[in-house]
Amino acid sequence: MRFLDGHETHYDLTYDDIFVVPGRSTVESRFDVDLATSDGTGATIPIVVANMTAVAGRRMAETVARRGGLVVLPQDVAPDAVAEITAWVKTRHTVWDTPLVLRAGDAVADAVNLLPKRAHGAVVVVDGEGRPLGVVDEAACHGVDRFTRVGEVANPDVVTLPMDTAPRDVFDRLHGRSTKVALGVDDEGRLAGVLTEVGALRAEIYTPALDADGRLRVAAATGVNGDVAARAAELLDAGVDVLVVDTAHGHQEKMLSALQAVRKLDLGSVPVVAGNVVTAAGVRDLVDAGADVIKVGVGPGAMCTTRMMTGVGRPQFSAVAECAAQARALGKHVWADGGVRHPRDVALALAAGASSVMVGSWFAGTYESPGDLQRDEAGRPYKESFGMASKRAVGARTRNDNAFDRARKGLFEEGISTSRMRLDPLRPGVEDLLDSICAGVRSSCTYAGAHSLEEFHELVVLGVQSAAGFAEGRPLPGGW
Ligand SMILES: NC(=O)C1=CN([C@@H]2O[C@H](COP(=O)(O)OP(=O)(O)OC[C@H]3O[C@@H](n4cnc5c(N)ncnc54)[C@H](OP(=O)(O)O)[C@@H]3O)[C@@H](O)[C@H]2O)C=CC1
Ligand SMILES: Nc1nc2c(ncn2[C@@H]2O[C@H](COP(=O)(O)O)[C@@H](O)[C@H]2O)c(=O)[nH]1
Ligand SMILES: [K+]
Repeated sequence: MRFLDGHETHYDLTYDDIFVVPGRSTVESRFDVDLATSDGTGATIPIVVANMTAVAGRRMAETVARRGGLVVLPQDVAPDAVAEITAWVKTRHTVWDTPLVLRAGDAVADAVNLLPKRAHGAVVVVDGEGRPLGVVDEAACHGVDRFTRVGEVANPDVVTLPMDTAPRDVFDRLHGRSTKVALGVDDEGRLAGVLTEVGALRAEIYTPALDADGRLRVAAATGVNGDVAARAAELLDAGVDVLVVDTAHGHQEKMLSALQAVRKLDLGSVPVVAGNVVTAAGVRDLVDAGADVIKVGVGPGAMCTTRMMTGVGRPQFSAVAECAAQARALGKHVWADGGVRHPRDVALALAAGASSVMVGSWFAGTYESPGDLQRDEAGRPYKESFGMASKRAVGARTRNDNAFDRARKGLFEEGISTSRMRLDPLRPGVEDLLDSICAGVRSSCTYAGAHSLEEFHELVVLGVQSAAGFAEGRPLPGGW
């Protein structure tokens, strides 16, 4: 990474301040760009879903890992629940999506409740043996009494295919038909997965993030309070593939001792991620204490009020650039955590030298986040998001403490307790957002002449722009 002559600044910068200068390229196609990370986490795209209760749950974990990213289950999920979710994720098919299933006697109301849980837009009605009888989509529920049985509205004209059908063949079977999903069935004809046309396309473009046994990968977080080594050991027993030790101020003694304790565990090939810090000194200390990957970012998060409360933090581009340079010098890596609102932000974090980029709130506004789908006054769908240092999250985390301690802890609120994350009507699923991020990053790489993320960081030339320069880059769908 280098700046255009004269563009190096004496003050810190964030993503909006930076632009990428196109350079002479030998990369002929955007599909020639390899997006795999090199940080030992096994991700094949540089995206990590942040350990936020409003964002990262089992459906998110399954869906994102299938596309090569990683999801960090939050520290507030109880160890037995982490074990259950991890085991579940690891039984998911690596190509076919998990179906939403009802029996013929179930009500249309049940289908309406289930449909927004997954992006594929279909509930499959099965018989007592699990064999598909028909498919219910949103249109089938329109204008129908909510108590109607789904068996009466299901479309029996289904496409069933063996689970080993090549995704391209699934695509061809669906293309041009009114049926939107193919149903994958096992040897006994029982439903085992669903795949849409776009799902089949994605299966040919992305590579799932898989463990040594070919199962989807998942990460989990612990805080720095209590017996961190014991919690970490439970997470390892649960079979998580990456361990994240996370606290607001990662450059503190409690973090260093937590890391040292975690390092003593039998980690096998599980990398340890720790943060958050924003300085080279923080990176050095966390690496010394045993971290393989350092999480970088104080205050850029959409749910985060730390900068307003404390004045503490650092504009994210500069924080990532300094920390990545230090981590690289030590043979380690950084994840850029927070403040991502557009695909360009991911590209710029990678340009700065991050091996992966964490996204939280943006993904809260998708079908796959854990929250219930709600509608605003105008009927537009949204989900609630909240910060992990908000009153809401801290209240839940400390629910077993005594009332006095809870009240004391509640004073240090540094996050928003409720915010509405709208579902983009054109990109309501997390995979739609992954598509646009990966398309953006692939394209950035080719503009810089890079075949891989390492080459991108090496070759990229950056400039600093004015606020008007940034505004110029925004599309103007409504004219001016
Ligand atoms: N990236 C970011 O900018 C931020 C992220 N977060 C996220 O919120 C979640 C909760 O984190 P956290 O608030 O650390 O809670 P934790 O439950 O992890 O506790 C943090 C511990 O560190 C102590 N501590 C000392 N100084 C600080 C400080 N300045 N801020 C916070 N704790 C401090 C606390 O003690 P005591 O309470 O007695 O002071 C407490 O024991 C995490 O997921 C974290 O990533 C939160 C804030 C900023
Ligand atoms: N200061 C706070 N930071 C928070 C809080 N909850 C989460 N976070 C941080 O934000 C990122 C995600 O950023 P986003 O812009 O993608 O939403 C997350 O990983 C944390 O580091 C909070 O309550 N306060
Ligand atoms: K913020």
